[in-house]
Amino acid sequence: MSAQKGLLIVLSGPSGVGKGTVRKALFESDDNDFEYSVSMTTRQKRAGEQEGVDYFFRTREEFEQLIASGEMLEYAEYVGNYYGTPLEYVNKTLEEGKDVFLEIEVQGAMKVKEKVPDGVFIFLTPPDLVELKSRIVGRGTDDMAVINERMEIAKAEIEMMRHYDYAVVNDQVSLAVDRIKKIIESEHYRVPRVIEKYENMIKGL
Ligand SMILES: Nc1ncnc2c1ncn2[C@@H]1O[C@H](COP(=O)(O)OP(=O)(O)OP(=O)(O)O)[C@@H](O)[C@H]1O
Ligand SMILES: Nc1nc2c(ncn2[C@@H]2O[C@H](COP(=O)(O)O)[C@@H](O)[C@H]2O)c(=O)[nH]1
Repeated sequence: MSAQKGLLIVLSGPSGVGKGTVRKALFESDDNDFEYSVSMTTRQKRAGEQEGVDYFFRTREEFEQLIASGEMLEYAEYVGNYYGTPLEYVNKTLEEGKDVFLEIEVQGAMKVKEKVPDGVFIFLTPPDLVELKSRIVGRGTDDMAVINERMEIAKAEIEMMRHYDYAVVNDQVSLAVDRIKKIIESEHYRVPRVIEKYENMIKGL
C-alpha cells in the first residue's frame, strides 16, 4: 500500500457550464493520472449513456437505502433527482495513493468540502451568463421549464464560487483542460502534503 494518500479533486460549477465536456476531454488526454469516480443517479438514462460508465442508474428507493446505510460520500437532490458519490470507491482509491476526480454540482461539492477539507476544489465558470444559457439550450436535453430552473440555480451557484480554491473559465475546452492539469500538478507540491512524508521519515530514524 502507498504511504501517501491520493488527492481528492472536485470539479464543480453551474449546470451547462461544460463540466461533463471538460471532464471527458481531461480523461481522454494521454497524460491524465487520476481516477474518475462514477456517480449514482435516479434520473432517466439519456440516449448513449451506459450503466457504470456515465452513471450508476438506481431507483429512488435504492438510492435512499444507500443514503440511510451511510454509503454515499455526498448526495444532492437536483432538478427532481438524486445524484451522489459512492463512498467506498473514493476511500479505497485514495488509500491506494491514487488521485480521485469528482464532477459534481455545487451543493454536493460543499458537503465534500466539510468532510474532506484538504481536497482541491475547482469551480468551472462560464465566460458570461448569456453564453451559459446558450450552452444549456444548445445541448437540447431539457425543455424550457427545466432550462429556466437550471439558470435560476446557476445564478445562486455562481455566488458559491468564493468557497472554492480555484476558478477556471471554460471559454475553450482545451484551455480549461490545460488550466485544470496545471492546478492538479501544482497541488502535489503543496508543503502540507509533502511534509507528511518527511515527518514520517524523521519519526522512523
Ligand atoms: N468551452 C465550450 N465552448 C462552447 N460550448 C461548450 C463548451 N464547453 C461545453 N460546451 C457545450 O455546452 C453544453 C453543456 O455542456 P455540459 O453538458 O458538459 O455541461 P455540464 O456543466 O456538465 O452540465 P450539467 O451540470 O447540466 O450536467 C454542451 O452542449 C457542450 O457541448
Ligand atoms: N452532488 C452531485 N452532483 C452530481 C453528481 N454527479 C453528477 N452531478 C451533477 O448533477 C448535475 C446534473 O447532471 P446531468 O447528468 O443530469 O446533466 C450536473 O451538475 C452534474 O455535475 C454527484 O455524484 N453528486
